[in-house]
Amino acid sequence: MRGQNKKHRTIRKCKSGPNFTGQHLLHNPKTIKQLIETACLQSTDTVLEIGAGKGGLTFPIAEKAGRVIAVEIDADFVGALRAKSKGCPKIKIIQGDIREMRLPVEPFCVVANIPFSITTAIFEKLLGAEGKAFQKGALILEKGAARRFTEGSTLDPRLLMWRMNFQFEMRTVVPRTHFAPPPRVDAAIIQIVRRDHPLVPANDAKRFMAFAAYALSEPRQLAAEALKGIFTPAQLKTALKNARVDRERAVALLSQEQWASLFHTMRQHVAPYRWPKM
Ligand SMILES: C[S@@+](CC[C@H](N)C(=O)[O-])C[C@H]1O[C@@H](n2cnc3c(N)ncnc32)[C@H](O)[C@@H]1O
Repeated sequence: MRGQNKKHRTIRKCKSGPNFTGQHLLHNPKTIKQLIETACLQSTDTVLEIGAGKGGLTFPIAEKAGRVIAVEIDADFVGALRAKSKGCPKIKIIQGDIREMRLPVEPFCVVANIPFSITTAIFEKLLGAEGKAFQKGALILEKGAARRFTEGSTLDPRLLMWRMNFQFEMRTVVPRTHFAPPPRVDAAIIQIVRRDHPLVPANDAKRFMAFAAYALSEPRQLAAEALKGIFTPAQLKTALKNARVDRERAVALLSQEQWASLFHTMRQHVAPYRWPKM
């Protein structure tokens, strides 16, 4: 039984000299391979690796990508990495705190085993004006965070996971081995791909949030009830049809795609004075 559990812990990390937080280095070659495959890298891609550590991921990434910009805060790790990557022109190592650095301006991907404690700071950076050139990525996140970002388990549209989902498709990649018996994993890989068309354009995000917050004020309400203060009966019929929402479905259960569709119908058909106030 013990052996079985061990077999399912493919993403457990091993701890090393803790100069900074989150220094859990990956040592499982299968997980490294899976993380890199998840990113679907091309030989022309520029990859930003956040928290390169001792280079466990840096070199395998360089085998697939055109260029790797490896950022690491820890001077000891940076020294070791610089020595190891001598004669490897694809790899550029930068010492510093990713939160204080400018992101690349040319299209780039992120492949990283990030320190969990700065997940929010990293996503805020990728979502902001500086992250405009960010295209796709594969990251290892804390399991609960990965679930929140990919399953939409929150009722608060102001939260980061909603804003991330407007711009990016996000899904958890569950290793094949993680099925019955139930896995005991500590982390999960997520794949992030920029949507060709954002669910909600960035300049409409505040208006969308006002709309969703209004409709979600009583999460157990049926969709038709929750939305009747905004739409006329005819508009409501169109909105529900476009979004493929059953009028008797609880609003708490709608997907972000459905929310986005309802919002677009409001934008198109409802007079602005009826829109929920921002
Ligand atoms: C989870 S470890 C991953 C290391 C390596 N990529 C691996 O998978 O073996 C995270 C790394 O991020 C570095 N780190 C922590 N905070 C950072 C920050 N603010 N900016 C850049 N790197 C950071 C740590 O020193 C550590 O090496």
